[in-house]
Amino acid sequence: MSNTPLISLRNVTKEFETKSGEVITALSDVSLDINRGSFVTLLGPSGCGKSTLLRLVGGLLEKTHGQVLLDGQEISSPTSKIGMVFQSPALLPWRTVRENVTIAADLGKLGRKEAEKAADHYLEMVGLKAFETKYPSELSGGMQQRVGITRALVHDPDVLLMDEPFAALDAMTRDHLQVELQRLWMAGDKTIVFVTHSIPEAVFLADDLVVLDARPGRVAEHLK
Ligand SMILES: Nc1ncnc2c1ncn2[C@@H]1O[C@H](COP(=O)(O)OP(=O)(O)OP(=O)(O)O)[C@@H](O)[C@H]1O
Repeated sequence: MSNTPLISLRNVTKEFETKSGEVITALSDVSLDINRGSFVTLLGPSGCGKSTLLRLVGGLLEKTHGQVLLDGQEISSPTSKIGMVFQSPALLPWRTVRENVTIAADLGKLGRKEAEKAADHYLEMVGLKAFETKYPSELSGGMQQRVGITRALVHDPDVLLMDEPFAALDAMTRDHLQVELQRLWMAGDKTIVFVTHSIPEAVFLADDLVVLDARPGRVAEHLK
């Protein structure tokens, strides 16, 4: 594993202006290096800027100051090198599991053959191959979240950004998916950045643990 950072935040500040004109500093002067192939968890209290940091890396938000780099290049918009998974997988109810997973091919963002091949590989890996013709309403919450993860993996992104993906699940399903996700990470070469406010979850998953402080959000500790 190379130690060159894949993702770098350099003195990043992100301010939001509320409708009443108040300026909120969500992140203040945050610098962070994330190594290629690492599993990083971002842990911290509500409002400390975890989702903001993830969205900046995903190119979904524009920073106010500083630099957000992927492989040395500024990130300013979403890229297929980065996949995102949110708390709710937001699957399309009228599409089967497989059709949800391969939606990028229908949107012209990925070749059909490539998408189908990746769908075969990842559906097998997450144990959903036997469910590929089912509809989301026929699946449990944990299975739906696995479909969301598979949909993000079909692009074969270098980076997987996960924003509290297991928060809405029951404890047993959550434990099970944590183990599955760790296996998936160990079997591949993905860099994973995982947001949580659960200390046990952060400690179990992390190869690299970043603790953020609130108001304004800043890095309090980075344990490697
Ligand atoms: N679009 C926005 N407009 C105004 N303020 C925002 C916006 N998005 C986030 N904030 C503020 O930025 C701060 C950080 O929010 P963020 O969602 O990143 O925190 P978080 O650590 O992910 O919180 P949680 O754990 O509750 O999801 C909060 O004070 C929040 O109110």
